[in-house]
Amino acid sequence: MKTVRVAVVGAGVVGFSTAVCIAEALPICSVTLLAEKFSPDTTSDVAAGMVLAEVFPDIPLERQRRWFKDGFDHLLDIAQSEHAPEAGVLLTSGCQIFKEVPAEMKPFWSDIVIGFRNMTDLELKRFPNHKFGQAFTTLKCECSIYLPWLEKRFRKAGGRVEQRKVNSLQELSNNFDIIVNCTGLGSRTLVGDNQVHPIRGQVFKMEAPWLKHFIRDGDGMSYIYPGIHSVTVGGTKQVGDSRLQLDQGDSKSILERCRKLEPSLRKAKVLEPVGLRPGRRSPRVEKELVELRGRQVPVVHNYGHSGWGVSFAWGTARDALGLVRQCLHEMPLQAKL
Ligand SMILES: Cc1cc2nc3c(=O)[nH]c(=O)nc-3n(C[C@H](O)[C@H](O)[C@H](O)COP(=O)(O)OP(=O)(O)OC[C@H]3O[C@@H](n4cnc5c(N)ncnc54)[C@H](O)[C@@H]3O)c2cc1C
Ligand SMILES: O=C([O-])CC(=O)C(=O)O
Repeated sequence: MKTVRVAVVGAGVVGFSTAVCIAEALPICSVTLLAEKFSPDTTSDVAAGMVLAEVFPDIPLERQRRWFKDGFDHLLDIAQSEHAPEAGVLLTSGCQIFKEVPAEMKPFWSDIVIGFRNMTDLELKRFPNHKFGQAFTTLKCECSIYLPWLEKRFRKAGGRVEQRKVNSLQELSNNFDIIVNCTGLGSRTLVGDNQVHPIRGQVFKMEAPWLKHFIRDGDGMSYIYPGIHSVTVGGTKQVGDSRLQLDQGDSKSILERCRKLEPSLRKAKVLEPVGLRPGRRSPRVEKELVELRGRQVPVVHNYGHSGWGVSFAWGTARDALGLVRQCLHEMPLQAKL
């Protein structure tokens, strides 16, 4: 019998991953996912969706490795299954190139992705402005396909979905025993976290079906990521900028930078979406007790993934599941009956 009512707030890649993990692992819980916006209108839908990462300064490296490995293994299983096309997950090979040899020549995820190696001088010849490069195979998870697939998986596990803006956690205190906050940038207002800020990202989705290999400049500013129906070409990382409209100057600069790396990028542009990454020094994945209408309500937070929410969503969702389990153990017995 389902007895504990869990609300997951947020329908991006972090919210749906977390909701699926809880609904599938904890049959004692009835899980409702509430969100103001759903696919295709979330930041996650704009993401290039590459499984890569940079280091978050405040999280022990071992924990980040676990998040990355959980996400990689989860998406690799999907990519290698019959579900790959309807889930929007694919294996992708290519390179990351650097103008200067980086201090960290082997990133922490180098032994989790497949076939990581340094590029040869012959391979680098193609990029005369770059001195060093890494070649490897990773995954691309296209959220505009993946999110509807996750939603189906969530409903199959008994989950319910409700479209609604939550203006205050108080609104949920009567109907839910545990609240899981996966609101990304929305956490700035919903839980008053001033550390959360927008990092604007503008990309192109281009028709260039002859491109099969990804190229990323290690400075993170220019990338070409072939996907299922289009190639994601980016980008910008504008801290504190919350404009959702296109910026023609950015479009020009992205094309100039990326055509230097891949001169064949001259085909029709398909779309130019803009998204606001939920910037934070490090993600917040922890629980707290919040007093709501005179009651102590457990709240599990899972937000602030900045530019790496697709890579880390499944890993942090599993940690959030662990925190919900702890909340269940700590709940008074009558709440579970
Ligand atoms: C251009 C670009 C490229 C990117 N490329 C990559 C990449 O290659 N790899 C990678 O790993 N990451 C990438 N990212 C980052 C990634 O998109 C984010 O880290 C990720 O989408 C964050 O997911 P989220 O679920 O936390 O947030 P979101 O997708 O923003 O979802 C937040 C959800 O919370 C809901 N919400 C917020 N407030 C409320 C409220 N008060 N009430 C109800 N609902 C609320 C919203 O409606 C939404 O449903 C990229 C981002 C951009 C912009
Ligand atoms: O930096 C990248 O390669 C892609 C990404 O995560 C982003 O734009 O946020």
